[in-house]
Amino acid sequence: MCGGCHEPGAATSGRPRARAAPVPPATPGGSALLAPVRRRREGGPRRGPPGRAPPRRPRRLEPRPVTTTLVVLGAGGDLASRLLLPGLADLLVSHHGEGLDLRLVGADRAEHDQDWWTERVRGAAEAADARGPAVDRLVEGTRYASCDVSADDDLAGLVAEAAQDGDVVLYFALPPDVTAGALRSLEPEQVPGGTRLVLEKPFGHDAASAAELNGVLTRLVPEDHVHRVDHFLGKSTVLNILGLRFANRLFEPLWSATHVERVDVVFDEDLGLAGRAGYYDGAGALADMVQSHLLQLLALIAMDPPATISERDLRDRKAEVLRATRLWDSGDPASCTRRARWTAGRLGDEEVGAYADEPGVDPERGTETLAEVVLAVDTWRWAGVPFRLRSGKALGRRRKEAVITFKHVPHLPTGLLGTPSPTRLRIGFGPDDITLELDLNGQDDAFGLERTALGTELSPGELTAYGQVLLGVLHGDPTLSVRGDTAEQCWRVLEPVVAAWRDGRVPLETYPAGTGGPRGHGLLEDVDARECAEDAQVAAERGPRRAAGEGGSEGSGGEGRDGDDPPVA
Ligand SMILES: NC(=O)C1=CN([C@@H]2O[C@H](COP(=O)(O)OP(=O)(O)OC[C@H]3O[C@@H](n4cnc5c(N)ncnc54)[C@H](OP(=O)(O)O)[C@@H]3O)[C@@H](O)[C@H]2O)C=CC1
Ligand SMILES: O=C1O[C@H](COP(=O)(O)O)[C@@H](O)[C@H](O)[C@H]1O
Repeated sequence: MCGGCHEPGAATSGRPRARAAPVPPATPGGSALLAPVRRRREGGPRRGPPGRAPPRRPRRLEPRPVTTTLVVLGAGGDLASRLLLPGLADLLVSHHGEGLDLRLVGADRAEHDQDWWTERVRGAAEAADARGPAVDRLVEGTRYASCDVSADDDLAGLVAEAAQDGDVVLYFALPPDVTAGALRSLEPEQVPGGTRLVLEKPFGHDAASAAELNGVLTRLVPEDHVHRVDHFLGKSTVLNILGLRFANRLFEPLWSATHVERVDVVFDEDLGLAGRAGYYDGAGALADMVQSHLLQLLALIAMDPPATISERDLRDRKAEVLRATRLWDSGDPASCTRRARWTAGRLGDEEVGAYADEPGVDPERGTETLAEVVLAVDTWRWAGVPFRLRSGKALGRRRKEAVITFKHVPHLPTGLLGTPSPTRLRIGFGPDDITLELDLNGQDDAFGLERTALGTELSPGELTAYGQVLLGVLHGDPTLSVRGDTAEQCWRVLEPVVAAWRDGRVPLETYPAGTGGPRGHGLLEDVDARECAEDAQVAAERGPRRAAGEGGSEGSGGEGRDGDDPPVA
């Protein structure tokens, strides 16, 4: 579906086309069977099909029968206050928090006093709207420790103290180089058995440094006690990929190169830097989003069915597919990658300066704010299918989705009128929705093809992404963490890109903030851009009055691209 077409209601079949997102209301007079479905979970278990076993309780990890002390290192930082502590409060008030025997220690190098910390924890719980006895206990019992993890034995002393109460979870919410240094300084005998180490992204800065860091970690604790966090793996819609693919007979038989033409994973943000220049300017869109989150999404979309959703089976399947992933076609980054950064423009109602002029940015560094790569997955299942991953900031349209585009039918029966469009399955990551776009027989002309979207909007999961991450960590389950070998593979896939971009072999393009991205054709024509072009052509052929008169506001796309924007990518 086209979110930015300028001719409302234009359709390839010459009649109005239902929009995929937001999901259109059921068409009056339309087939009840095919009327778009809208499902919103209001909490509580889902109902199963009639005549089947009663719904199973949600997957529940049993609390570990020991006191756990969660030590947040970098407790004064942005991640801790904005995401981690609210996620923790959220977890504690959910049914997953029942039975958790938890102590919380906040540690940072600053000499904060206890009240400062207590208020910070309380404020985070309020921000998450989490209230109740479990949160009260957390706030009352938490304590602050001043600790410079780079100073001799500060960290070891803190660990020893925390270990007196039971098991220890060390959450490194620190700048990555500080984390790596602190881990190197620890000796195995300073890390009590049962300790879990939680690390944030980026994990290393290339395959070799990730491997070295893996060596440091496994010298201290077993691999299954290491949690490399990718919070996308805690997002409920991302996890829904598993249910969608493996709990339904419908898609899996079609989930291969035989039927799939391409896969697009797009995470376009309409936000700018949000005060994170210090981190972002050293990372850029490729490391910030593609190397981590988007490759994890690719793995979930492309992996073979695991026998169980357990840390071994699920992570084996993901690792396998990432090992088979490489740059598309000849593997030349000049032909299968693209980078760009935003220039001055408008984001919503606000004038936005160029990225290069943001405080804390070094323009000479040439950091990209938009990255796009096309990858191949060299397996029997996926041979010849391009996987396009793209993410950018300060774009005019928020678009966060994976799109599976199926091949055209081998033969369209003569007599069915109109230009068929490929079937598409869209998995939205905010808004969270799933939409299947189909060509059906039209209502006005029984033999004319008409585009229809069957969709369901999903309510947010019970836990925030960080609540889900912490659930795994505190219950000692690394299923949703990135395994060490996979962390190395994710760098390996993109190393030729990093080198080519560093050497200037791929030009740094520009795009005005608030537009659809750099001008000109991208690596693969954008699936939406193609529809825009088709729609524009049909609309032009039919003349503006007729096009505008049909279909009401369908296709006008509230969130669509600006009239002046180039097609995305
Ligand atoms: N913020 C976010 O939205 C996200 C962050 N992450 C990751 O989380 C990690 C933390 O990021 P973020 O919270 O943004 O970073 P911040 O810079 O906001 O916080 C880091 C904290 O660590 C403290 N610190 C630095 N050095 C030491 C030391 N030697 N001993 C003890 N404390 C120290 C800092 O203190 P001081 O202020 O004095 O330097 C600061 O309070 C990074 O790996 C980042 O990539 C991942 C996803 C999202
Ligand atoms: O990790 C990151 O993710 C966010 C996007 O994730 P969301 O959960 O906020 O949708 C991204 O904005 C940020 O740059 C990146 O570091």
